[in-house]
Amino acid sequence: MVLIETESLEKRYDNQVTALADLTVAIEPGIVGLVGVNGAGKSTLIKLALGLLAPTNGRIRVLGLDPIADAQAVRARVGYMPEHDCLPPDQIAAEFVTHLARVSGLPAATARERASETLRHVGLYEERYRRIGGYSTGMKQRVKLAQALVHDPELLLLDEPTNGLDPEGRRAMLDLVHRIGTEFGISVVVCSHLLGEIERICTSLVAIDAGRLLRSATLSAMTQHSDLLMVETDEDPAGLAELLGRAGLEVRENKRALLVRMGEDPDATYDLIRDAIADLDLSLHRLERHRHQVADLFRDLPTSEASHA
Ligand SMILES: Nc1ncnc2c1ncn2[C@@H]1O[C@H](COP(=O)(O)OP(=O)(O)OP(=O)(O)O)[C@@H](O)[C@H]1O
Repeated sequence: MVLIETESLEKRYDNQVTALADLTVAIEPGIVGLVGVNGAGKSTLIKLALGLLAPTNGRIRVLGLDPIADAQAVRARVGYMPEHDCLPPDQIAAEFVTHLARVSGLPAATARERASETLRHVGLYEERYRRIGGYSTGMKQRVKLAQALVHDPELLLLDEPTNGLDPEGRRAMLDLVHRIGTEFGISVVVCSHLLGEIERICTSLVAIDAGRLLRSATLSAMTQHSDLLMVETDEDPAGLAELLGRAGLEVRENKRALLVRMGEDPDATYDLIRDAIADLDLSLHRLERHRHQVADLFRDLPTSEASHA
């Protein structure tokens, strides 16, 4: 079953900003990173998936359902962790999560049980009777995650779950998301503007830019594209690009640097680059494995692959 399927989806806000334009994508089960710079349209897509917003054009289905016509069924099967802080500071965490479990339709005793269990899963069991207002940012993020999980959804939609956290907190939150996706068998769509951060926990990535699909692919397909060496010399790299190309390497100019695809034998690729630099008497500034960055993903990907899942 496809998690989220859109067809020529468009969302234009009243202020005429087009947040999503002609977006067609099929998001398959797994841990899916929804990546794009701030303002790319990620939150808008999530809100359309939840039926909190209506499309201005096109169509969206979540678990095969229409989020507006089948709102109740969607909310029963989907959990949502919003981006911004929206927790009542005066409430006790256990009571708050129990309340939301009740709202999802669970009977009182089951709701209490599920709330405790879920707060344990997110690492807040010992602290569950404290007021949310006294929690750290990391603990508040975990309460948001717990309320999204409490009704045992099939799909979790997490909007920037690492927001406001320090590096250690970010790592811990992503480990938790990974555990939920793998051990609990719940599919997760996790929004982030930091590809480098979420790629390690995702099975696939969907990249959007200015409301359009840039690429949708499994992570294994994406990593092929990161199998690049970044070569930077102090001089214009055109001569070096030509020489490496003649030696049979796949070379692309990227501003003042070259991106060279690693051949089957990485050592041989390094040797060819080193020899070419020596032959041309260039001084090497940088030679390293090219790292994923959202900006590179946006720039480098061929448009013909944009709709491949
Ligand atoms: N309620 C709204 N009214 C008008 N414009 C909006 C509204 N919500 C979002 N936008 C605009 O729509 C575009 C997409 O915003 P959206 O929040 O979906 O992006 P995003 O990728 O989630 O980014 P961020 O992580 O910064 O929230 C932006 O230009 C934003 O300013």
